[in-house]
Amino acid sequence: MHKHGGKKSKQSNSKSSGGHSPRRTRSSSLRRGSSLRRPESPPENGNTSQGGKTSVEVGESSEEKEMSRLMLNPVKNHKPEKYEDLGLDISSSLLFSSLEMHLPRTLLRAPRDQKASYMQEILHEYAPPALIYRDQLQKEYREKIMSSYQPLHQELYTMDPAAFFVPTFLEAINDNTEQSFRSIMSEPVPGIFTFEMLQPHFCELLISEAEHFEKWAYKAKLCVMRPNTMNKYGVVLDDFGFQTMLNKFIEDFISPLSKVFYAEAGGATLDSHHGFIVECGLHRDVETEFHVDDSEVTLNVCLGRQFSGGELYFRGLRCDKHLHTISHSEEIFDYSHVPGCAVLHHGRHRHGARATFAGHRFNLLLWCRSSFYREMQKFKRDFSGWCVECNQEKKDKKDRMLSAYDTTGMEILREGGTTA
Ligand SMILES: O=C(O)CCC(=O)C(=O)O
Ligand SMILES: [Fe+2]
Repeated sequence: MHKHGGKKSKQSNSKSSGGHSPRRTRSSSLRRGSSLRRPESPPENGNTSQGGKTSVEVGESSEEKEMSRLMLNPVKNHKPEKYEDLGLDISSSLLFSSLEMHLPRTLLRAPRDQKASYMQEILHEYAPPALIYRDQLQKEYREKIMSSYQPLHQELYTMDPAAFFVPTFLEAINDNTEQSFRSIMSEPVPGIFTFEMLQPHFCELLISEAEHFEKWAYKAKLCVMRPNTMNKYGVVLDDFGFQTMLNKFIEDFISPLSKVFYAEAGGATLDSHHGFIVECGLHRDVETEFHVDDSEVTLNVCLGRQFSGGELYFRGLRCDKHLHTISHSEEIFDYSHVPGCAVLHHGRHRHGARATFAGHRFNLLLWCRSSFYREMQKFKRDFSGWCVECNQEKKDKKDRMLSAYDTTGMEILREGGTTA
């Protein structure tokens, strides 16, 4: 029923469904799988901290023994920086300016970005109660599952490379060179890689484990938390015991690839994930709307079974600012899922999945994240390293400067001067 993957074809407008708070473009709605900092999907390990430590102990002695703490009394004669240009809303930039006067003395004269990043970390400690409540709910939900769920295939919960992965993939990972990776991968458009990855038996066991969990939850009268706001079906693997195995999966089998292919986009520092299975078809989720993932790097592997449709469509890599810009013809790429085969892409590569109109399709999704990268990019506005439109803007700016320089040079020459 399924066709071969990796085929590049033209396609008319991407289809999109409505739904919760979609962000619209001229021709389609584009939804982010989740928001920038706090995803609609839960963070892994209850790991909500995106930076390192934060010490927020106001009430310091005048001697300031602990130089890393905020000071109770502001330094009145300190003139705070302005932060409006960092893409913050007005109240946040004012808050930053006020908070700056309480910074430890050692930081007061640090570069502005360093101060901003320090303060941002502190403010995260004061997450809105709704988010704290959500984390608490998630914790209780997982505890409830772990206290009584009996896995069907215990062997899936411990990494077993030979049983999980096909030999070609394992060899490439063991060799651990760009050349060995490329020898098993196709890159039909820049930044999207397709390759054979999972053993058929592993795929079948994982599907049946997910179905077993659903049945158990139904019997236990437990309302299953879905992977994200785009899915009404599917399960979060991290919720029922897969966290440790998936950590290893990412550390040993995705990070080596992402270090090479997505280094400029956080691929070298992946440290958390959201792992889930989507289930598409009749009486399930039919299609996945046009969106970007809440991930730095996404692995999407088809597990089976029999189905028609469900093709992925990609429409170019964009930063937030350029999320709704049109696609260029060379960015248009359609891919037909093949069981056992993986698609690896940048989380910000705009995509969706067409209707699975017959049979059932199960896919394993790993949204891989880097807290370090997120922290670093917060104050950045130029993503020309990977955003096509930022890159174009940068080139245009350079061209304008060069032509202005040429014009000025010509004028100076005409007036009998010299250009340096
Ligand atoms: O159904 C698919 O294969 C796409 C799913 C997807 O893009 C996602 O869950 O982020
Ligand atoms: Fe996605």
